[in-house]
Amino acid sequence: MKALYYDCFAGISGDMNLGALLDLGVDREYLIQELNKLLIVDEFSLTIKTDKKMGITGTKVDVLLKEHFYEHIEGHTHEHSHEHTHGHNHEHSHEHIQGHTHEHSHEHTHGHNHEHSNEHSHEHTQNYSHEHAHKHIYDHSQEDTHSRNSEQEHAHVGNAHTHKHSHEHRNLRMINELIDKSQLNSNVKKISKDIFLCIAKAEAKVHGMPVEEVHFHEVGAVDSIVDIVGAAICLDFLNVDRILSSTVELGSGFVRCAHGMIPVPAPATVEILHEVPTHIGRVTSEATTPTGAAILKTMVDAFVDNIEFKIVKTGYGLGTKDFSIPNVLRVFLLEIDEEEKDYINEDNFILETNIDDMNPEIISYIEDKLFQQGALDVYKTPITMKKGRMATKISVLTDSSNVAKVERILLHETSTFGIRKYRVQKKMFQRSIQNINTKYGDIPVKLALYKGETIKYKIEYEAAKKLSIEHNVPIQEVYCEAQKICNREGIINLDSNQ
Ligand SMILES: O=C([S-])c1cc(C(=O)S)c[n+]([C@@H]2O[C@H](COP(=O)(O)O)[C@@H](O)[C@H]2O)c1
Ligand code: NI
Repeated sequence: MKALYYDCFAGISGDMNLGALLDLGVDREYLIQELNKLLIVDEFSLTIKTDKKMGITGTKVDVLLKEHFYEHIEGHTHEHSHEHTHGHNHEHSHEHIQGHTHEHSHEHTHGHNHEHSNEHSHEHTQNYSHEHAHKHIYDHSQEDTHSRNSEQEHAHVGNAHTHKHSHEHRNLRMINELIDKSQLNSNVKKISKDIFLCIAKAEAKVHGMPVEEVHFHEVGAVDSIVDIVGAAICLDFLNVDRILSSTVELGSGFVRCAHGMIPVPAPATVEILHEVPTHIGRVTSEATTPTGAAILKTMVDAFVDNIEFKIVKTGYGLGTKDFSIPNVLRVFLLEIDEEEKDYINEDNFILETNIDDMNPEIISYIEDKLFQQGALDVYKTPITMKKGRMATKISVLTDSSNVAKVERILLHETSTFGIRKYRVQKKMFQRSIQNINTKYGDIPVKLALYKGETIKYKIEYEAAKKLSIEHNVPIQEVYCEAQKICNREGIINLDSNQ
């Protein structure tokens, strides 16, 4: 079985993802050819180059915004068509009407033409810093990982005018339309729309508005469409059976946006990554962006840090910023034992504490409470602790969503001063439930499925107990009855879908 493993030790952004997947072997021409099926082909181009980050060779992807069409709110419009030839850098900061600033690092030149539908004065210089007031439908912070290489060089005299880009920042409906109208295959369309929806839901939650009214940052911009649809094209091309990921580094600090400086991880990133194993603070910068987070949340089947695998190939996607660690996303192409796909693998936690000084009556109270709060299992082991003290080790199995609740119960409701916590992987048979009808009533039977066959089953105890009490018969009698029916119906050979 083929799988991908995202090693997100330095986080993930949309362009790092594209870089890593291209580095892993997605054909560059194929990606460009497929992206060109979007009807925004004249709005962007890609640069894909092999480069290094702290000595690690990988692929760096940059989305070039090809054309900016400006439309001035005062009523005059001008059109910039950027044809150019040689490179220099400048930084400019835009002041948006919503009040945020961003900085672009542009590599571009001269030789561009501006067509103005109204008289408008420009002074064109090299390395000129200017400020524009832009009306953007979404906000965006430019401290992300794209180098926005505008293919123009211009400076406006009296640049306090307001204008907007014609590649208007699209909302979810417009993005879905764009994707649907393209000739991209249905799998690419579905993945792309799922990732966009994931971001839109997070934005809606953060900003307290309906999904349809979401004001995207970056996401509506062409480079985000390229990042997300590009991710879908690459993943469809690689056609793996499973996608896995490590714990995701989020970074720390603050990032500039419409509202000023917002904390890292950005609110949308946090919202998207609820219940995903994450880590904060390896770098003091934004390591994971909302786009990177949404790609993982939508595509990853399991987040596992402890896993055995055979690496077939490695891809490195380079980020833009420099950290104290290599700012790269590493993705492994894996070959996983075929058998694995016949099992369910889950990443869970075990929380444990040793109790030697508590009224034992309280233990069963604790156990009930832990189950009520979502613990998957609670078990007690008699142990002998230091100084010959007889004690009880309480072990709680839980999924990541209930870890905090379990921790709180153990810490606050037992006599312990501390707990142990570790991640465990659960490997299980696929299962299904079948109800059988006995003379005492219905009893659910849990079937373990392997390669589509039922290989064992278990008559559910709680249901058997209830019927035995209701009918005032020994529980063994209820089990025997259920067993007879299982034998008669040949339950062991039942089709896996039942
Ligand atoms: O500008 C605003 S309001 C803003 C808010 C948020 C939220 O999380 S809410 C995030 N951002 C930043 O935008 C860039 C773009 O991310 P992409 O995933 O689209 O590349 C990133 O730095 C976010 O933290 C801005
Ligand atoms: Ni937002």
